[in-house]
Amino acid sequence: MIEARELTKRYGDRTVVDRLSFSVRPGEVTGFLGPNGAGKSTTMRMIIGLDAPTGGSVTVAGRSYARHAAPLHEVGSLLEAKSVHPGRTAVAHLLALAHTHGIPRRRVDEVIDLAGLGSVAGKRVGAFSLGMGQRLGIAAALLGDPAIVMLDEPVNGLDPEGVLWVRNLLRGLADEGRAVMLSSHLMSETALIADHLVIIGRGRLLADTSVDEFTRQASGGGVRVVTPDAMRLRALLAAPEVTISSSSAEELLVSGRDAREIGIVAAQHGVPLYELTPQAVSLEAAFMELTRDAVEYQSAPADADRKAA
Ligand SMILES: Nc1ncnc2c1ncn2[C@@H]1O[C@H](COP(=O)(O)OP(=O)(O)OP(=O)(O)O)[C@@H](O)[C@H]1O
Repeated sequence: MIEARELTKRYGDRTVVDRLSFSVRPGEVTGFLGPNGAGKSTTMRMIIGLDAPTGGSVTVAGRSYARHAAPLHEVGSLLEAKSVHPGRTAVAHLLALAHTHGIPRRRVDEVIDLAGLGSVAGKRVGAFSLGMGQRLGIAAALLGDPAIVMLDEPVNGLDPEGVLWVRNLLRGLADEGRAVMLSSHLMSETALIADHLVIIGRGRLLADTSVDEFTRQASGGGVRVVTPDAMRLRALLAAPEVTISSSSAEELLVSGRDAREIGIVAAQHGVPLYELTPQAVSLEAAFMELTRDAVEYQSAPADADRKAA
């Protein structure tokens, strides 16, 4: 379990993490989301003691990271700018890490297998592709068989097979009862991996919710109905909680009734339907809507679109 309470980080007069409170629970994958510059890496650095909070606190399994006798067994982490000596082979890198933490050679072989690095374990890390580097970073994070796994943008640079591998790996780790946290700025990708979402913008908490709930809210875009009997269907569907708009004689946009309910009413009254389409807002669109005031560098056309909308 990771618990942040009112966690705050200021650089000079800039507050980059602002009274952030959230939990990363065992048995779940928590997606830590925010646009570029939202404060995700800074938060993760504070979790593992690489940065000191200006205010508030964050604990890992009940105490601050620095107070664990064997922190590598407690939290395995992959932070973006992890430096690995380019002249070292992957296996030498992992062995050196294992050695300094009293981890047996057997475990090095296990994580090499787990990360699919068997065929390149003897290669120098300097010659690794970005994806291979990510796999090595993940292997290193798992070396201590940690109860908590924290990965900063783990799918960055991975090809589709690599993305699927990360997804399955993290799911498996959570199913074993570990607390898994991954950061990303990609909503739709995260929704496929995570159970729980912590979304931040400009250092502040914007949402702390389940993926299911976020998806449910994002899909509340109404139902488009096309029928030659639009006037009659509109009257049949009328209720205080239902709103209906129309942009042409045969088309209705209905909110407050789902497609199934509309279909049943139409069938009961013999109203023919040409089209019945739930208007799902994409998860990415819902995420952009939530974070749009927190985006650090907004491109001019996107801004113009927003004003026009
Ligand atoms: N050492 C530092 N000194 C001053 N400002 C910093 C420092 N580290 C980070 N920042 C600023 O803090 C803000 C948050 O940065 P951070 O890297 O935590 O964001 P992020 O959400 O991880 O972004 P990204 O998705 O781009 O990696 C940024 O505006 C960044 O410029």
